[in-house]
Amino acid sequence: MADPILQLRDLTKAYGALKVTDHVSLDVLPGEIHAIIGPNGAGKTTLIGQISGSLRPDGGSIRFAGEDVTHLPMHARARAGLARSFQITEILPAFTARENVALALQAKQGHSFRFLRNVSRDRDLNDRALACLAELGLSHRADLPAGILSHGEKRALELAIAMACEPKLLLLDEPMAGTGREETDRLVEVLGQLKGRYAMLLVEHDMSAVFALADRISVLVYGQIIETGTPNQIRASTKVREAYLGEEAA
Ligand SMILES: Nc1ncnc2c1ncn2[C@@H]1O[C@H](COP(=O)(O)OP(=O)(O)OP(=O)(O)O)[C@@H](O)[C@H]1O
Repeated sequence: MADPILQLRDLTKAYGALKVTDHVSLDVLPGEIHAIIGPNGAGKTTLIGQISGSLRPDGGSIRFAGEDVTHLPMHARARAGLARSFQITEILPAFTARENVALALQAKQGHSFRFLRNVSRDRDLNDRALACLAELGLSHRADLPAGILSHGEKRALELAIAMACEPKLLLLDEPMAGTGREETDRLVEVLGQLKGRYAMLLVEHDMSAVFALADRISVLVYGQIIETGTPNQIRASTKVREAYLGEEAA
């Protein structure tokens, strides 16, 4: 089996007496979509924060692409190929979808925003930005200001921006939140098409999306992973049913 791209070992974090991350160990394999599910307050957001580097764990380790990143700041992790997606606030609404992606590509090349005006003239950059947008099914929106895109399209644009940085792992923090059924289905389709090309760690409440996309699912309850397995294994797990999914969902 290939070495994991992400390896969490005995990760712990507490807020006062509350253990929010309780000895969490988890592997994400190259190309795998690994979903984390769990009830509200289980500690999913806190876990993603520790992986991306916005929160500091109390103990344990995080290895990413063969390197111990436990104590690395967020930007160093991003540079190593860890991309956290779906912070829509990072989209520049007055710029077109294409310019938003081109800026991300430019930033990846190490240029700053001082070169902003050159973006629209740089054919290579534009071509690559268009290719990213095409992968996300956004070609027809490329020249529209990002601010007028629908919620689901903004989420897809965020993904295009994250992909422009050529990540080794995409951290997807509730990508379906706030999207309607049709847009959710579209995002599932788009993410499904990217399956195998990128490793993804997906935190998501929409169970139909999770079960459609994930290769493996880890179930987090009160800060602990109670089970990791394929969608079928998770569906069949008595432990998971008792703790979380409930009889009707199972
Ligand atoms: N900064 C903080 N200080 C104190 N308690 C916190 C803090 N952040 C989170 N918590 C608590 O930690 C627990 C886990 O929160 P977290 O947001 O990680 O859960 P979650 O699984 O992402 O929940 P949801 O599904 O509702 O987004 C909750 O009980 C929450 O109240």
